[in-house]
Amino acid sequence: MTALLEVKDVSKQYGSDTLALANISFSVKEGEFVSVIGPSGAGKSTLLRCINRMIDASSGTITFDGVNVPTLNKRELRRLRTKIGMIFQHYNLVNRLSVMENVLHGRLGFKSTVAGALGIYTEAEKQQAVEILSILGLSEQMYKRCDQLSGGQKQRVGIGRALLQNPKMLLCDEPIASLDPNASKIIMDHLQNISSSMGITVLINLHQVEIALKYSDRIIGVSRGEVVYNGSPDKMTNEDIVRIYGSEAETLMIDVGDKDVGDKNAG
Ligand SMILES: Nc1ncnc2c1ncn2[C@@H]1O[C@H](COP(=O)(O)OP(=O)(O)OP(=O)(O)O)[C@@H](O)[C@H]1O
Repeated sequence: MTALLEVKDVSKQYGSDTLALANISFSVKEGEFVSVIGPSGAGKSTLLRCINRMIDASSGTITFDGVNVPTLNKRELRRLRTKIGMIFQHYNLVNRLSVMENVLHGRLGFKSTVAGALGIYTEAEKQQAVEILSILGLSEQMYKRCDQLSGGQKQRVGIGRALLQNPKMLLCDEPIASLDPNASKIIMDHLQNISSSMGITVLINLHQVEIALKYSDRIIGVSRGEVVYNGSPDKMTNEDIVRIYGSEAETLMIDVGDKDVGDKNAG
């Protein structure tokens, strides 16, 4: 099967002295659940941002769904972004608006500026929003303002908004970094379900090794802007963890064969 996303020799230089990504290459197949792990400052966020052009890579090629991302013009970029749903650590919701309105914002990329500004959505779009909110367990919160929700509920709204785009891929930048273990488990279970039952590709930045091990089809380990592991969670050894995390690794040492670690943490 051809790759949905192909990142080839991508580098990102900030200013003159920070090489955040150094010749990164990997690919992601349609429907795969791939986690990017690595220590703080390794380049995980930079990598995700280059993929949907929130920032521009300094060099290299990024092919998504057959198009070369770095060369897209504004209009083509808008089209690309409708196919990639973004999930953020801090949710990026409009807090004073309702859950429903925030989820409907997932359709904004498909509308003229005027229709978007007037909040004009079709019945089909509203119906789909209702269905997605039900899948995400938010039916009762539909008309609540987002500032009345818990962090975990807010992140589910973020996922709902991304799903309403009918995306091919979800790019998740530390989606559980601000959540407690229970809420984290709920979010990760939803993302897994989205990947396995909806066939949507998930590329996710994670801090927690044990969660990456539990949920991923494949793990990409990044250290100092380079890919130092790219393989199945089952094959990851403690030496691999040391290669990825360096001196931080000791605190992360776990029995990598024990995939229940994440469950225990989630209580
Ligand atoms: N806008 C920026 N300008 C300059 N340097 C930056 C910028 N953004 C990130 N960096 C630097 O690039 C490197 C990679 O940062 P990045 O945020 O991608 O890492 P990360 O792995 O996502 O880290 P964290 O887990 O802490 O979010 C770091 O050295 C960081 O200081």
